[in-house]
Amino acid sequence: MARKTDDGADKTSADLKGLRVQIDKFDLQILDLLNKRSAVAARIGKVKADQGGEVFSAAREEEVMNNILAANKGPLEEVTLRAIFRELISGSRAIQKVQKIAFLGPEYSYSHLAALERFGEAMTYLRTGTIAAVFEEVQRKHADYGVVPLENSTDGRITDTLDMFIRMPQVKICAEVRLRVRHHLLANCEQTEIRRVYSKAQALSQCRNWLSKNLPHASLHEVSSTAHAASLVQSEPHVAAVAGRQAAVRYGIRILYNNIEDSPFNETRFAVIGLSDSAKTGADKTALMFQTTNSPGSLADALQVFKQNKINLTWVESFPYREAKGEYVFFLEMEGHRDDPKVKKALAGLEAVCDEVSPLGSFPAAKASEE
Ligand SMILES: O=C(O)C(=O)C[C@]1(C(=O)O)C=C[C@@H](O)C=C1
Repeated sequence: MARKTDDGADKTSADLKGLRVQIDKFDLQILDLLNKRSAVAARIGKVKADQGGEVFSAAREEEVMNNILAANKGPLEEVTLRAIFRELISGSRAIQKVQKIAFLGPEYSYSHLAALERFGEAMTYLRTGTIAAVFEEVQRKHADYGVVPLENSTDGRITDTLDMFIRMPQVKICAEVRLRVRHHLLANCEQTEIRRVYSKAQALSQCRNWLSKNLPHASLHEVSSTAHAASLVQSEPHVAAVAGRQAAVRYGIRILYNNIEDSPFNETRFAVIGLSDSAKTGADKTALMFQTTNSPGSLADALQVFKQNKINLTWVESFPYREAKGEYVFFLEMEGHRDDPKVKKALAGLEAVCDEVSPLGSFPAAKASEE
């Protein structure tokens, strides 16, 4: 606060100057440390290159982040430290080897936001038109990793992703991203003038109660992405889009209403896919697909294995197996890493009672993050 003296203004600006001198000094020290850290990361990169190790280690990144958060005494908040270290680690990876990350476009789609949230700005991003193309880019090694939506807390599973895991079982999950998804109503006209609302099917579905209550006379139209919906607001009159904040900024559209999603916990979980999974961190999940014999009690026998081994299941989906009519593939996710003795035991038990078990990988369990 300014001191009330005759020369108060001078005093305050002298204080400010002094404080800024301190900041400048700290900034140079931080810069020096950042580059020293990056030089060590470069050396790690050489070791990995010699040993054929992967640049991206989800498990180690989790450990780095947890060390920082545990040591933090403030005043910086966790969300700020996460953002700083995300970009720092992103820079380390880029120094080791340029990494290409595939996602379902267009830019600023939720998949893109999830990819940025996990990998930071220093990566090369590869936009694709479909979820299948993300899998293909990863399988053909055109991309190092891909980011695909797995499930939404309101709408449930993302069919295209599950279908691709069945078609390309060699693709593994090596990390997950939980993105808190907030939808906004974007329009450059008034609410009463809106005749059409555009968005992606899932976004319209996640806001269906709000839309029917607040825009009962507007027709709803599905388009390929929320970003595309936002672009249509620019070119057509009497139109609104349901999209995220980034799309509003990108296309210069007004946000008429914030947070119009029906559920206050609307979250989409994304899988980071690659050709191998992740090392153990101690707070992991393991995903797999399996098929049972078409006989009474076979699914119960499979699930019994987890009960016997006291393993908590975090996700179960049954999915029609397109190759054979009437047959199902089950997707299952549990707490624990495939190297944990009780998970190992459960997997062996599952193989004994199932037709086919395909591991999808173990990966660190993610914390929820904001859009
Ligand atoms: O420890 C490593 O393996 C590193 O390459 C360093 C580092 C980091 O910057 O902390 C960078 C990339 C990896 O994904 C994990 C951690």
